Amino acid sequence: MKVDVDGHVAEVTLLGPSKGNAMGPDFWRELPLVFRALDADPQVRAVVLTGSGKHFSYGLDLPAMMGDWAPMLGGDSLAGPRTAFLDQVRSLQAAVGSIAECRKPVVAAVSGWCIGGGVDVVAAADVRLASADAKFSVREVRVAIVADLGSLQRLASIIGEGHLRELALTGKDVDAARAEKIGLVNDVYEDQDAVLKAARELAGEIAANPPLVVQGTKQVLAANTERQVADGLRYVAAWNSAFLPSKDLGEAVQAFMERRAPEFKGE
Ligand SMILES: C/C=C/C(=O)SCCNC(=O)CCNC(=O)[C@H](O)C(C)(C)COP(=O)(O)OP(=O)(O)OC[C@H]1O[C@@H](n2cnc3c(N)ncnc32)[C@H](O)[C@@H]1OP(=O)(O)O
Repeated sequence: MKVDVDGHVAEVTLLGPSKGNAMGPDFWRELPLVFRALDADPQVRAVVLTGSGKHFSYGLDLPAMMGDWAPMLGGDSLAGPRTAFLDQVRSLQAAVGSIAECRKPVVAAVSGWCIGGGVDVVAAADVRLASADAKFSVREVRVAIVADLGSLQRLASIIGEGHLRELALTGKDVDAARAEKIGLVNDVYEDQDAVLKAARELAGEIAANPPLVVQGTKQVLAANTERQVADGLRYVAAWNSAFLPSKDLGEAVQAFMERRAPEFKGE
């Protein structure tokens, strides 16, 4: 992750190392460190969040993270490994939460794919802008995961329950025009350069306002939903600690590796 500060605006760029900025161990370690540091930096008044390369993020780095989690989810893992997995989910939730909890408003500039964990991340931002080639997917259901990093909690107040249910229950891909129509993004720009320029301008506009009042506004707005979000996150962490291990999850990961459509059996 790269951080550049220009005046009072910081720009955070996701930098792989996996293809399509897929979210592996490095991403999860760095994300909370970066956003807690931005929160604490008095120079910074607003943040732009974007991806390097053509895509915002392919979502969870499936091979890397599933490899790490195998001992917690595989075989006859009982209370010990499942408690370790609960801690892991809570830690990833806290990483995404560091964006929502950063008192400096965060403007996400999305181009290309924004999948799964990518949607969790932009849902934790304050404003989302996209380029015309952006594609979003609350993909977790298609990889046999109940989305557990915030989309199910945060998107309801952004796009409304009806659109959230459609996206989360189908895992369908949504293009930029549709994302704008349902309010997932505020505006769509011609290309990646244009969306980044717009995000920088918007962050600059925010940064020109009295910083403590901006931060107060963000915190007061957060109070509208933060208890419900926190309760939902705790619930889904426990849910997935109980139910994530499944033959369908194994099939989803296997199918991804073998580049074929999965066949789910509800086992
Ligand atoms: C809690 C959070 C949960 C989640 O985030 S769940 C969602 C996880 N993400 C996914 O399920 C996305 C899976 N990937 C895809 O659907 C497709 O891929 C894309 C639509 C992103 C891109 O498709 P295309 O343009 O046809 O490219 P390509 O050949 O499929 O992928 C290019 C390279 O990127 C690697 N890659 C794609 N997605 C991931 C990923 N999620 N984690 C790690 N690597 C990924 C591939 O393997 C391949 O690599 P190589 O060029 O070496 O064959």
